[in-house]
Amino acid sequence: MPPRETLLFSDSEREWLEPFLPSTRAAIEASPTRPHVTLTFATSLDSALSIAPGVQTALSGPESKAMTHYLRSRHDAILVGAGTAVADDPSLNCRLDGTGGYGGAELNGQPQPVIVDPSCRWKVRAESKVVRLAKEGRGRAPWVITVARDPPLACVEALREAGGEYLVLPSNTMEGKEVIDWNELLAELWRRGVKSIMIEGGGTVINSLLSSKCAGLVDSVIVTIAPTWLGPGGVVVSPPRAGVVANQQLPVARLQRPRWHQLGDDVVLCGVLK
Ligand SMILES: NC(=O)C1=CN([C@@H]2O[C@H](COP(=O)(O)OP(=O)(O)OC[C@H]3O[C@@H](n4cnc5c(N)ncnc54)[C@H](O)[C@@H]3O)[C@@H](O)[C@H]2O)C=CC1
Ligand SMILES: Nc1nc(O)c(N)c(N[C@@H]2O[C@H](COP(=O)(O)O)[C@@H](O)[C@H]2O)n1
Repeated sequence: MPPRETLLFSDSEREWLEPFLPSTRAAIEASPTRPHVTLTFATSLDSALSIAPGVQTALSGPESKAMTHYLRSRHDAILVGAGTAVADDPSLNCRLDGTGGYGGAELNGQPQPVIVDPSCRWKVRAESKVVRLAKEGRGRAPWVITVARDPPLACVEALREAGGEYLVLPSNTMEGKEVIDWNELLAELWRRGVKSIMIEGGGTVINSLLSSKCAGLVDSVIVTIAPTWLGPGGVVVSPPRAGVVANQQLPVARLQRPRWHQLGDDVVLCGVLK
């Protein structure tokens, strides 16, 4: 068996992140019906999440990767879209030293993985990393949010064996595509006890949540910026503009109270969207 990867993120590095992280009391006061939402991802200098659609691209250096795992330990759940699940076969667990399965007890500090997959594109298998880790006691079993009433039986079974499940939500159609209303999704997670969630991507999910249609849903944004350009054709963060007023294009959004912090070769930008 390969050695177990265990990450360290020092106490002194944790302090500056605190204003952007969920605290149960503040989150409940801010919204009694949905979780605190932290949008977090790693990007290149030309706003790319990956070099091409469907290709996993390592952008974070070791220090900012450890920060991402610290963020995972500070949220009840972690969410990605089906495109990311298919492309990356992600672990969606927390490998920080001291969390459950990594030196800690039970599943302490392990977030609940959530995958948004309306049409069951992600073929869940016993070998899928997130499923395997759940069986090994190194992460929680995923919830897959879908609108399909009959997900493939093999996938249902693979999820069930690990303790995960499909959650079927109502479908809405937008521009010919089946979409799940983010408010409904977050309300369902809240009913299931999720008080905070970090949303990691990918491009479709991030651009949708940053668009004006989702104004007010994201509480804080934590972006790792790697000192590299990936060039054209990648998956980029570039949300649609809010519209045109008096012949002027309206910008999408601007982060409030921004803070910049260097971690290794990367810069981490935090801000709020209220
Ligand atoms: N650098 C980084 O931090 C990250 C990079 N990535 C990269 O991003 C790429 C994947 O991005 P995308 O292809 O854009 O996929 P994605 O992960 O954003 O998933 C898109 C899919 O999610 C579903 N979806 C999203 N929002 C929905 C909604 N409101 N209702 C219903 N369904 C919804 C749809 O099936 C949609 O096709 C991969 O190459 C991955 O490696 C992904 C996460 C983080
Ligand atoms: N923080 C960060 N930096 C990068 O360079 C990345 N490519 C990503 N991707 C996200 O992390 C997931 C993979 O990590 P695990 O296997 O779950 O540890 C991937 O699915 C993206 O969500 N993130």
